[in-house]
Amino acid sequence: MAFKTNAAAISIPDFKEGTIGARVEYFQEADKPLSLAQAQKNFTTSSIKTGSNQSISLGINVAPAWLKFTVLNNSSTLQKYRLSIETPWLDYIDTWLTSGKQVLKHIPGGDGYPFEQRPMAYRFYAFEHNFEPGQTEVYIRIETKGPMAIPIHFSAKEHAIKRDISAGYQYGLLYGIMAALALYNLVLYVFIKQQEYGLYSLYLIGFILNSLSYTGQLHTVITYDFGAYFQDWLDIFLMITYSIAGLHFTRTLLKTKEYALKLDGIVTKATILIPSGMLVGFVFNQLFFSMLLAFLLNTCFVILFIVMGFKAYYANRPFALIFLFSSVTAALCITVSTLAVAGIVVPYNDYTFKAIEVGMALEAILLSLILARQFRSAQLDKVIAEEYARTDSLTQINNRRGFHSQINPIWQNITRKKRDASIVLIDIDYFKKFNDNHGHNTGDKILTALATCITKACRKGDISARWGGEEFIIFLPETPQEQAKLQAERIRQEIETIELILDGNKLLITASLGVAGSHNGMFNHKNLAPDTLESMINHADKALYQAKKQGKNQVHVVNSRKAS
Ligand SMILES: Nc1nc2c(ncn2[C@@H]2O[C@H](COP(=O)(O)OP(=O)(O)OP(=O)(O)O)[C@@H](O)[C@H]2O)c(=O)[nH]1
Repeated sequence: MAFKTNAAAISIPDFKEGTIGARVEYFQEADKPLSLAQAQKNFTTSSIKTGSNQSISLGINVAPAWLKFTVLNNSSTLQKYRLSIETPWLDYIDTWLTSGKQVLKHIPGGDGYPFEQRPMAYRFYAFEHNFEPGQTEVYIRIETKGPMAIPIHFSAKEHAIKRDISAGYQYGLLYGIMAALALYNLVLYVFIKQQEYGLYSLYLIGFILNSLSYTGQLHTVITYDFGAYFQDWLDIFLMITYSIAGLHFTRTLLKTKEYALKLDGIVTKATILIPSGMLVGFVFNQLFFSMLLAFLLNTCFVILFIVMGFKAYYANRPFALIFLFSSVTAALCITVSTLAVAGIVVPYNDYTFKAIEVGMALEAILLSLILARQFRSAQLDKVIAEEYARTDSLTQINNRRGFHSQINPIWQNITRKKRDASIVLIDIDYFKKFNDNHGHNTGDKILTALATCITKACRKGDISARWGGEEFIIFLPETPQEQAKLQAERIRQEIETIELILDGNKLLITASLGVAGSHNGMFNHKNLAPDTLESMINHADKALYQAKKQGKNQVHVVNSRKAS
């Protein structure tokens, strides 16, 4: 039989490997299935197309396609080549290798066949063949309910093996990064219970599963004998799992509800209604209907991601810009792959097929950067809040809480090593009068000035705080009572020198001070113990009372060595 040939034959062994769409002629069955002989006849008519791209992509739920190409073995020996059709969801694929009128081999396969009946234990439809010297015509019939994307790869066996190894490394790297990020965020979620980490982890896991399914890997290892169409259904449900998790992750991360209530509602509804529709399709075994909904959700996913990014940007949400950048990049990549698979506008090739994975990996890294920064700023907020809780808002020195939290570790050390320590309590004299005569504001200024004076007068290592009202406290580590008394006297003198001018007159500010402290590591005849601090403060308070009673503006010490 003489064949009308438009596409150039593949000359082996010169041709080593490549996607051979441009060498393939094809047509689609009009109504009823054709036999090989009928198809061969059809190829001699004029209504034949030649693939112009690397791959042939005919759309979703279309009529079966017949393909034909010629292999010309120019050598005098057998040449072993592998043919693989690298879309794992094609349902029924039949290949006939013919030489003249003779059919050399018929190789049926596709995911409509149980795994063990397929020509090669491989994630795609593939077979290897020893091509005889001379010309071999290859006829392929493909029937599928899913997207009819047909990237035919033809390669010398050793090249095919190299390509498998390289794909293994590429996927290993991609899934390694994604799985590490997913696990890390899952751990964060378990420990800090913040929803976005959990959703982000789900999003990544969903993406990995989707990619494993979409590239045929999941079906090769786990679901190989689940029967015809199982793969198609699994693909579309996994396809929407990551979209749903991704949309809810974004809602939570960008807090969309706070400034875009309507959009938030649309996202929630889309993630409920579309999957519900798909489930209905599943119950009634309407694969095409559910598949359309899956494509719709993925298109919504891309659009909603970008819209949410813009809304967040205009609402001045932190990280909105970086989110927008990552989502636009990922959206473009997802669109490229989706359109290529659906056979619309974008040519299908290795790059457009893998664009989704590159885009998602980039997005995953950028989103985890956002989460890491968010985590850090939450930590900073916590540190700031703790600092606030320990600081007196008027004087900006420690409050009681800050005082205790600073002293506790030091006090343990002092009691363990039997060192000395003292307490000085300071109370402003006639403070009520300042308030009454000059106003509360002046009172506040005096308190602030006193805090500054005390801070300056303290030595390195001393811990001061506002004890309450107009009372201040200083803890002096490594300081016996006699020395603390001298230090208190110095502070009293410093307080007298505070310069506060009111209506041209200097206010005379004085304070009374009470001191209590240990001597040779003993206080009140006892070794210093964890509860001694409390009793030392009480003694200092008593001393302060004495100082007030005996005329104010003086330092008083309760002699703890005599007191019982
Ligand atoms: N301006 C201002 N006044 C405060 C603050 N906290 C407490 N006070 C005032 O401090 C005054 C303390 O009065 P008193 O306890 O009678 O003490 P005093 O007038 O200094 O008398 P002596 O201690 O005996 O000299 C009260 O009038 C409180 O209202 C504050 O944060 N700012």
